[in-house]
Amino acid sequence: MPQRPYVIDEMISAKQIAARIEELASEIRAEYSDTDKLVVVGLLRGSFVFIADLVRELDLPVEVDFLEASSYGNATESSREVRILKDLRGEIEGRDVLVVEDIVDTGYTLKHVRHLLSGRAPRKLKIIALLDKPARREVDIKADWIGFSIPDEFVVGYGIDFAQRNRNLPYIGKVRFTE
Ligand SMILES: O=P(O)(O)OC[C@H]1O[C@H](OP(=O)(O)OP(=O)(O)O)[C@H](O)[C@@H]1O
Ligand code: HPA
Ligand SMILES: [Mg+2]
Repeated sequence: MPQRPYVIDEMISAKQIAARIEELASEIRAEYSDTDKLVVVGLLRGSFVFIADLVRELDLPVEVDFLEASSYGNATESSREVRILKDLRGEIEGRDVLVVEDIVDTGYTLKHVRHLLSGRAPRKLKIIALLDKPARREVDIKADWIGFSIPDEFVVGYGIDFAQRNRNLPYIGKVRFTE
């Protein structure tokens, strides 16, 4: 199916994102100050930009791992079926883990991932999400840290896609269909 035409309106600038990440990093540093090596788990693909910026602000010994989860396909609606396409490389039993997500929308992805990872008995499991869209939540899940709470708009940029495009925008923008 051909893509409906759309434009992207800036919602959160690159500068605002960078400033918020500095604040979040200092809170996370305090939370994990007694940890000898934190495992930071990025959820692919959407979190790849956020995790890269966040870990460079953390100034803590970290191990970086990735889990790939997918539920949207090319649509702006969740399929509500979360597929795990790539598992972690390392073990997390007894470890301090921070899951890094780009956006919490219906909540299905994070709920599924939290259930999966908590079943592996980490010592501590916390979640940070850059964006939260509370108006769309369908299942009960809360991140421990949120960058920005946003209105019910489909967003792209800073790692986040629409049908695999626009991940490389340096800011967060909202999709506005023109037809
Ligand atoms: O709260 P939810 O409704 O589950 O939506 C949030 C998830 O949807 C997107 O991932 P997507 O499935 O599009 O895969 P991607 O990260 O590879 O883009 C986004 O990156 C989150 O992981
Ligand atoms: O607003 C969004 N944009 C892109 N992908 C998404 N996945 C969940 N919500 C969104
Ligand atoms: Mg994702």
